[in-house]
Amino acid sequence: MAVRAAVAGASGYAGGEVLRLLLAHPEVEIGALTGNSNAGQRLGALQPHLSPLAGRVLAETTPEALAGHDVVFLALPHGQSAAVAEQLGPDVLVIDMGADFRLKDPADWERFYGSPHAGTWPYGLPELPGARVALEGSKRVAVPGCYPTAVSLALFPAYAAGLVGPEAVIVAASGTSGAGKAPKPHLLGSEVMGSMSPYGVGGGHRHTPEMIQNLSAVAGRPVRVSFTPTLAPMPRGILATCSASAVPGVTADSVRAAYEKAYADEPFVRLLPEGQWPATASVHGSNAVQVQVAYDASVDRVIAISAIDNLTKGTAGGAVQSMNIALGLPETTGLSTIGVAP
Ligand SMILES: NC(=O)C1=CN([C@@H]2O[C@H](COP(=O)(O)OP(=O)(O)OC[C@H]3O[C@@H](n4cnc5c(N)ncnc54)[C@H](OP(=O)(O)O)[C@@H]3O)[C@@H](O)[C@H]2O)C=CC1
Ligand SMILES: CC(=O)N[C@@H](CCC(=O)OP(=O)(O)O)C(=O)O
Repeated sequence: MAVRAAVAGASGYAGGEVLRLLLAHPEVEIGALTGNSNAGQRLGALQPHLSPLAGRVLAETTPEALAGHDVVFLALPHGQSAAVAEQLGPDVLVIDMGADFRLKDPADWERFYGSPHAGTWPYGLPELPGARVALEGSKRVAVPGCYPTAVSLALFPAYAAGLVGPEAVIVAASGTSGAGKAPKPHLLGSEVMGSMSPYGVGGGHRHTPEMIQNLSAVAGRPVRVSFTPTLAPMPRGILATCSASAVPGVTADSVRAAYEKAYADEPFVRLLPEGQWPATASVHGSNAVQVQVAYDASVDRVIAISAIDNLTKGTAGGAVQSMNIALGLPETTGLSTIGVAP
């Protein structure tokens, strides 16, 4: 019998991407689609690329509209998911693509999001040690932020193998869809086209505690993170360039071996052949992650670089991958690693 899935926030970028993936998922039947200011609109007017759903009309985001489904995807702004989730029954699989249930420490949540902490759910980054087991059979999933996905997958093998020191320096460029569909002055075409600009500099970005949480858990000790995000003039994609000082005895070969071991059996992560570098264009529209790693002997640092599509592996693809695990389906069902080029 088909898995019946509802999407709350179907008019947004994350909601649209999860619908694109669910349309290609052989086990899923798409149920209710809800919005907020766009409730009452036809999806065809809002997400014209989703032609099979063009005639569907968005309902208000209410417990009644979302009732009667096996899975509910929440693609809502931060702070909106908890109130909706608590009205959905314990037997429904709820997959939150927002931030509400990602962080474990309430103090981190309050500092970076400025509201009371709603709780912590199993974390939808299956590649991290222990994450798959926590997702199996779970009825609640917190999908990671897009930057923490890219950064954690670039760096965790180095921390898992004990190759690097406790301070990671990260500069990551993101496409503009990461900022959502709601109009914002700094996202005007004339501001973004032909220019790259940093933001959230100096420890202020709300994804910093999530990266620290992931890397510290893998390292088994506190990791400090300096994170500088950058807006890039492209619609999709994240390129994360991460480095950390190598511990004594590290060599280029030992670094390579740690990454080969970590990613030998991962269906979505590809450690590139030596000399080839991740590129956002290569993962456009796919759930693939490209990773490369190098040892810079001149400064004794490990450099790890990853590329993802922020909307696919960074949000909706990670959500569907986690849904597959939670429901006991093969993890790759309905998900592609094939990109679109040029
Ligand atoms: N964009 C990305 O790359 C990523 C996004 N995410 C997360 O996904 C979630 C959605 O982001 P994104 O799709 O980019 O954002 P958008 O702004 O594109 O979409 C937001 C969606 O939420 C709805 N909405 C807005 N306000 C409310 C409200 N008060 N109650 C109920 N629904 C509301 C909107 O409805 P309407 O249009 O009808 O008003 C719209 O469908 C966020 O939590 C974001 O952090 C996670 C990882 C990456
Ligand atoms: C370019 C851009 O603005 N990106 C967003 C991150 C989007 C994302 O994936 O994060 P959440 O799921 O936590 O919203 C930002 O920096 O806030």
